[in-house]
Amino acid sequence: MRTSIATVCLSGGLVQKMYAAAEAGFDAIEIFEPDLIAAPQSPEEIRALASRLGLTLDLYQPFRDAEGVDESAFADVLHRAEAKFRLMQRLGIDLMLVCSNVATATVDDDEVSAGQLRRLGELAATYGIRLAYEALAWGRFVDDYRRSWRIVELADHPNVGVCLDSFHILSRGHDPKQIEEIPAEKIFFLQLADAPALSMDVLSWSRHHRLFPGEGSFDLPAFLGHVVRAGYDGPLSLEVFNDTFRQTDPVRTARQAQRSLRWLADRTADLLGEEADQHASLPRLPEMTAPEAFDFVEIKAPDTSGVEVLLEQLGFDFGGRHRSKQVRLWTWGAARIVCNDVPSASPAPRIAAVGFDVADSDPAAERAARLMAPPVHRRTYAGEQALRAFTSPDGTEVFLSHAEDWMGEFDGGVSGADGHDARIDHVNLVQPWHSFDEAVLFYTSVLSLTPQPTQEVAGPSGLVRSQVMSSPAGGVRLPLNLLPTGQPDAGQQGQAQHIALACQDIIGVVAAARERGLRPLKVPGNYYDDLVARFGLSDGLVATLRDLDLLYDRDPDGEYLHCYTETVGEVFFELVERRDRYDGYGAGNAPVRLVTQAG
Ligand SMILES: O=C(O)c1ccc(O)c(O)c1
Ligand SMILES: [Mg+2]
Repeated sequence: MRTSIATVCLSGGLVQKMYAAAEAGFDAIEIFEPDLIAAPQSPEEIRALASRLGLTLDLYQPFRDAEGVDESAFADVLHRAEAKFRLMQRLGIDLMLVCSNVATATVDDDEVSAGQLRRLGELAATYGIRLAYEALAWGRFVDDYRRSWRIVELADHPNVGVCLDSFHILSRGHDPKQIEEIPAEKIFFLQLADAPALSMDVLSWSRHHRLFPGEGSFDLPAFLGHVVRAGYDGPLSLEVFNDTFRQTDPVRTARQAQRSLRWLADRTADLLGEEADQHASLPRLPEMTAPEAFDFVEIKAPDTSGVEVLLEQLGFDFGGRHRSKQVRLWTWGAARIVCNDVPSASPAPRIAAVGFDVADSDPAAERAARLMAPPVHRRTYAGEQALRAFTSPDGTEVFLSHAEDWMGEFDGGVSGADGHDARIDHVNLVQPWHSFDEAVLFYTSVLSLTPQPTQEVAGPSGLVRSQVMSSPAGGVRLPLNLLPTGQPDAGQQGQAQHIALACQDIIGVVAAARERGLRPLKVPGNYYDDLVARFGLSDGLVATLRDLDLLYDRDPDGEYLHCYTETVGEVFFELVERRDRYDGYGAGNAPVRLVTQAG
């Protein structure tokens, strides 16, 4: 598999982009013309740098508004193209992307467009250059890859082929299956991009919201499967126009991009099964079954005692002190929370690490390494388990671990089964605006979690975007929340991170916790009046909910009862009881929580 990335995906100047692409292990780049024009280096210098970095320059793009024009306009096109062919010779690039005409086309006739592409191809051939014709989703007349292929077929010139771009095909809902009918030697280039499901004009969607494969909602493994079946074995090139990636660290974006291709190749090979071997070399990743349980959550601060008070009120038992570190374990059934007192940590207690229960961490760690997840190195002493851990995009450490392997390092606590049925239901991680999409890809690829549809809930100072990453049976649920931009302090905005603990009898649990001094987040009376109106609950149940500050939700799958603790530093807890097959998170109640927490 040859990997390539368009320079338009990355921030910075052309040289900086090239270094980033090389650093992330790309074989090639597409040069986006405005990047070259703005660069102070000469084409020869860019060519030499690429060669030094081990990058090939696979495509020059875009050449616009070439075909479907009248003859006098076409004379200008040839003139304009010739200047670019000379430039491409200086760069040593032999493939030019020609976009379908969006601005100047006046002739809606495949024969005319084909004739013009043929003549452009004849001119290109004299420079040793080939043309890859791409149907833009918003082309004036040509906006469908099937039509661009028909025109290329009619042009019938060895230097004229098609460029397929997943965005233009999937955004329009065009069936990618017919790609298999295009002869492989006529697919000159392949551009890949994912995108979120949005309903907006395709041009804005394409220019601002494209994502790397695995971050959006397009089925890219299926798409690539069709291209591979057609026999294409050229580079897989990412072309992602995205406002966030255009203003964040290009090295980090390039690594994320490389990760997306490695994940996509693996998923596509999996989909194609034995067929994959006959076609292209799609490298597989070490297999990873999504973890079905949280192993532990670690809370870190110079002083975590405020959190420990809450844990005790909730019903946790002290599970012992770590032999060699200022770490204390608390357990409640299968829920394990470790409080780590680190003098140099930032003052507010926060979730520093999440352990995912992986019985065999070796292949999982190997997979994470292949996906370029940054490893975490923690000091361990003789006899202690060296746990495998990686840093997720928001900085939370992700451990691939298994309680039985490390619990023996804690002494002096309650040991053995405590008879409780509690477990960690979900861990909610607030994401900074610039790494939300990266986090979706990280958890999709590294942990094989599945992204659920994005939701938006209203908070007191803006919409909070929420996307849950979950394991197939729902044992691991990781809601990622995106703060409204421009918020100064996550804790104050009711947007601290939280750990939700599931139990079987929340009414009994909360009543007992209150006896121990727990004060759940106070729910306003209006909420309970509305509950009566929405669900027609019995007076008795509403009175109990009101009395215990419990929130309620119901859908056709079941019921959800939950409540929140107050926030300590940047963390709070939720207690939940899922009844029947309720699979949500009480999204309808989120605005009440957010407003109440904002105080
Ligand atoms: O938005 C554009 O103009 C544009 C240019 C080149 C491409 O390959 C593309 O997919 C879109
Ligand atoms: Mg494109």
